[in-house]
Amino acid sequence: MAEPSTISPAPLLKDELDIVIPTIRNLDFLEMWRPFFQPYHLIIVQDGDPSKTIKVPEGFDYELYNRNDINRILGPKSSCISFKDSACRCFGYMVSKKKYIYTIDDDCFVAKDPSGKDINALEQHIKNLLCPSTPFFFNTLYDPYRAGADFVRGYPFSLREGVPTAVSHGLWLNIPDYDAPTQLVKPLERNTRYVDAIMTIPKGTLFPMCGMNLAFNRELIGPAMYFGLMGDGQPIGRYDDMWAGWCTKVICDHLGLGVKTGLPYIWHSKASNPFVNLKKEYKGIYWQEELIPFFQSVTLPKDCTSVQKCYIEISKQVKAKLGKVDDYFNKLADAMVTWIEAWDELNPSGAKSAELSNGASK
Ligand SMILES: O=c1ccn([C@@H]2O[C@H](COP(=O)(O)OP(=O)(O)O[C@H]3O[C@@H](CO)[C@H](O)[C@H]3O)[C@@H](O)[C@H]2O)c(=O)[nH]1
Ligand SMILES: [Mn+2]
Repeated sequence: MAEPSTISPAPLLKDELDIVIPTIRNLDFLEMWRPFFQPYHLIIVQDGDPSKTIKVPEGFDYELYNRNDINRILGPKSSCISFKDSACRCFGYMVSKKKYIYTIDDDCFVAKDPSGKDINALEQHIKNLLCPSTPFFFNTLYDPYRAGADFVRGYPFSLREGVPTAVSHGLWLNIPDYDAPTQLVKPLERNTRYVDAIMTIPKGTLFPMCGMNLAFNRELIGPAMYFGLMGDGQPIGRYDDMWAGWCTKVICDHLGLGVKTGLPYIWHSKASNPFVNLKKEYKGIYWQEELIPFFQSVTLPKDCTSVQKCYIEISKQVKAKLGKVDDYFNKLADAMVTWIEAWDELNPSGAKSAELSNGASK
């Protein structure tokens, strides 16, 4: 029997977390993540041409879904899963059976902290998710649950228990997640600033959720993580994670769940083409001036006690209030309903507990 000191601790949440990767490339990037990712199960969502073979490095435990698989599994409901856009990743959230999800892009690598140590982004996300959030009162010393920090003077003791954390939003060194106009104006800008902070995004405040380095509690908020209708055949792209983030934050605020942003950092290596991005984004850039006030004005009835019920209610308000902005939002509202139907079909036990929680509210 090995000496106790030589036994390395089991990886956190090893059997309770799936890593979801959307991809159109070979997954050599996993080599760099191997020390951190190898113990976990991967769900690879292969976008684009399903006849292309995606190479996965040896030694990883994974399941891979291409467009043919999505169509086979969802049938007509596959219409809600985007094609030729990283938004396809949300299919991985739906087919997972685990409590937690971590999603990462295949051009994101292990970053180093200021001391030069490799950052285990997955471990930090897990710690973020396992620690409460503080959406109701801002702690000026940032995350009070971190070692070496605490609630500051004047912080109400009645609020120090915090609330369950649903989302952990990580950041990026090197290529920042800028929109196309900013990329065009600042083509050489690189993010070199490592900020050692984790913050809860206050209740009532929306934020631009980036899907590149993101983790969430699938049981708490999974059905809200629909990445919308983007890419092929759609008038918009690169607003997949934004849409999911706005819906998620409104629902988290309503259900009393927390959303954190900050550590961990990954190293984002590839700047996608700003001109291609501009073509994908441009409608979103002016639509969002209407979308943000819409999400700020969304109110959810008291009897919306499950994520599914909240999400269906939001889809109704999308149709009623955004359908006149562009017919795209009528289609998106319908796709939001299809997403929930597909989610509940693939996750019957989750649907049951959602129903019971509805029952509890009656
Ligand atoms: O058609 C596609 C294109 C790409 N992918 C996979 O999605 C991710 C992201 O792709 P990429 O790194 O090339 O693009 P970015 O612009 O850096 O993506 C970020 O911007 C936002 C786009 O919505 C989002 O926050 C980030 O994803 C890679 O894994 C590609 O392989 C795809 O599946 N389909
Ligand atoms: Mn990228």
